[in-house]
Amino acid sequence: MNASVAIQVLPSVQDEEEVIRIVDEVIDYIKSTGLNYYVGPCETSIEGDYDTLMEIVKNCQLVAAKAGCKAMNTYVKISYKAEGDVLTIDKKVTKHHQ
Ligand SMILES: Cc1ncc(C[n+]2csc(CCO)c2C)c(N)n1
Repeated sequence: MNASVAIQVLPSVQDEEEVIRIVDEVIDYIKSTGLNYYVGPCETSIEGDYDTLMEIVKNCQLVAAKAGCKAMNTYVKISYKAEGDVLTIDKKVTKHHQ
């Protein structure tokens, strides 16, 4: 696992329910990739191979657009390790769960 990303899609729409609907579509897409992911209140984290993750990041905008979102801003954070593995999502968050 040489990379993980955190992706926050912010649809440029007024209605909160519409934001939720579009983000749900993006999360459903992320789920469909079969990679391990973690949904948080502000962003979704995914872990996997770097090239695969970059493709997924690219597709998230296309999925939102297909769901009817004409404009959005997306913020992406990347953890990458050239040799060896990045810390897993599990190792980073599980011990903090209440
Ligand atoms: C990719 C991505 N994942 C999570 C959020 C945060 N978020 C915004 S609305 C909502 C509820 C969806 O049912 C969640 C979890 C985001 N903005 N973009």
